[in-house]
Amino acid sequence: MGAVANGNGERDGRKEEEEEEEIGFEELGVDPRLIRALSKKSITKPTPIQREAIPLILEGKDVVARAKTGSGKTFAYLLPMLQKLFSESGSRKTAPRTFILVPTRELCQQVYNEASSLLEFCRVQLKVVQLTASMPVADMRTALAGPPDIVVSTPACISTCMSKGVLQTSNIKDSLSLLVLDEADLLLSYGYENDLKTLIPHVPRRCQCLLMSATSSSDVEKLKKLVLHNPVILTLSEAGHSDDIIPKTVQQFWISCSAHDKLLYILALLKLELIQKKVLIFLNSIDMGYRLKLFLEQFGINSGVLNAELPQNSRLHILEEFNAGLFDYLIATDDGQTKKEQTSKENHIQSRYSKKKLRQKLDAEFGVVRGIDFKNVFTVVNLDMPQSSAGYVHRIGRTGRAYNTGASVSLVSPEEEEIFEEIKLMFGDDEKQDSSKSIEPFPLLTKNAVESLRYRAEDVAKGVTKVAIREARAQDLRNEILNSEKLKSHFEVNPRDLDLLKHDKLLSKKAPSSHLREVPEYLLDPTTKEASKILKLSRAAMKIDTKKRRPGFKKGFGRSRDPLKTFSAEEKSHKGEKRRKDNDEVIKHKKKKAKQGM
Ligand SMILES: Nc1ncnc2c1ncn2[C@@H]1O[C@H](COP(=O)(O)OP(=O)(O)OP(=O)(O)O)[C@@H](O)[C@H]1O
Repeated sequence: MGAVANGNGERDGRKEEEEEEEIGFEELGVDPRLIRALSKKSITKPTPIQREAIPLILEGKDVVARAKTGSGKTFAYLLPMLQKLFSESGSRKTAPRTFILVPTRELCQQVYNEASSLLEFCRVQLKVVQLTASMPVADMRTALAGPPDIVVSTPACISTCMSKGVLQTSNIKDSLSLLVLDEADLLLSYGYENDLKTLIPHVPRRCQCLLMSATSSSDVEKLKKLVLHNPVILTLSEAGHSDDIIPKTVQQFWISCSAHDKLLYILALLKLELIQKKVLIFLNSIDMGYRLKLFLEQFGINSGVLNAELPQNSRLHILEEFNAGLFDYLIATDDGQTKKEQTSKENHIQSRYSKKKLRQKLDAEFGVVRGIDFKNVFTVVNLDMPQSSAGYVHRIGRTGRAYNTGASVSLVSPEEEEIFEEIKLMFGDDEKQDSSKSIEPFPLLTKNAVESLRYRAEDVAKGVTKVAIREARAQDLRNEILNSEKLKSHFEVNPRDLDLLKHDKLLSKKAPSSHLREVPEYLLDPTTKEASKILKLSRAAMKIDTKKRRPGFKKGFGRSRDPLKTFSAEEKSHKGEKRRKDNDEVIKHKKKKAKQGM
């Protein structure tokens, strides 16, 4: 293999994608122990960014790697990093040999888990620790005693360790051999510039530096200049090629509706089963998140809530439960918005609270969207549109990870049209473009179907008052603070026990009424009913396909056979034909499977 450098000295991975499909981890020079560990995780073939980055990192090059969300950047640096540490093991050091710096605690935990599980499978004695801002200095000292081989941390914790004398700068100079800045496009916007500037002067010149990011930005450029020496730049997605930023396996849809009708529309989507589970629903404010939860509960739909206000242990546990499939709907208020909310709160109530208190209340190191590896999320819903096109990319990137298929549905009110236009422009969304790259109108929901639910939805929505939301938010926080303590001690002993506390419990004071759980037949619009039926049928077939799918590989139901793409709610006259076609698909698929001896 060999990467091709373009005129700017940058390598364009796209050409190689096709040529190098067949290259395995062995050909990249990955240690057999790591290959075995990967196969235990059902990972058998490197992704394009892994194919490009691993040999360069093993060679000792500084690398800037830009690749789309969910493309496997974590293993792209973890594998060669661990391999290098394997070969150096036994050499005595006075400080950690590698730092992995990430912008949020959630990412700290995620990267720590990935590194620990690889090491466990490899049965190699390397010590990996994570540092978080909430740790008392004594705990930091304990964690760094030894010293560990790998430290996963936010930049703020490292600079705290340095200022408190827990990490000696001279020792860092002696020992540090590899520095990774993961999600580099976010490190500066999370306010870590000064922390990084505290560390950088003590990073020895011989230390290899890696910079990973999903998007390119001036911040990435700034970091590149600050930290790296003559790096190789790998570009597997670029701001100029936004079609590559969202995986091609993710279909994007939108629905136009008023802000007032958003609850009605999400109810229709979920209750009529027009979108596939698991579903991640994004909103822009914590209160709206609780409003949605209370509203859905009345219709028998349970969901979890994730926001910056909840304690860290609870947040991590909510993510673990959702990833493990303990509940299907997660309502998230994302980090950018939370920060905004925090700022406006700070402005408004500065006289009553100190800034410090507010910062404690909303965790500054919280990041639900960026880089978090949600498992098996099929649909991302923007119930509120994000405030920037980058926010859109990161939200949608939570589905379609590692080449799985996925979909997104954005509910766009007239007030959000401006940002929606900006997002569409990013995709070059005009008639001339290939429609596979654009955001299309959601085809499965008719006006009639929505209207049939209006009375019930508006009646229930009226009952979700501001007081009810405030109480639910406070109650959830109280519950989770208690949970957080229990979780902390419990997980020290049983790290894998997920069932202790459920995070999708009801918050409504009013018990959900049984008559709202089911949508009666007479309310159902025939066209939507038909769409819902066809979807179920086709998904049953898709599932047969998914089970057999090799990890990191997609085949089978392409766009032409996907019901979301092929069904049009307006095409009533073709109903019978469509049903026949979809039945044919199921039968054809079953025959194929039977042939394969399944
Ligand atoms: N070679 C591979 N084959 C199949 N799955 C993989 C492979 N490498 C990584 N994965 C899986 O892909 C998912 C996404 O990987 P990862 O979180 O590293 O993506 P990312 O590029 O860092 O995304 P983001 O920019 O959103 O942080 C993970 O669940 C990971 O286990």
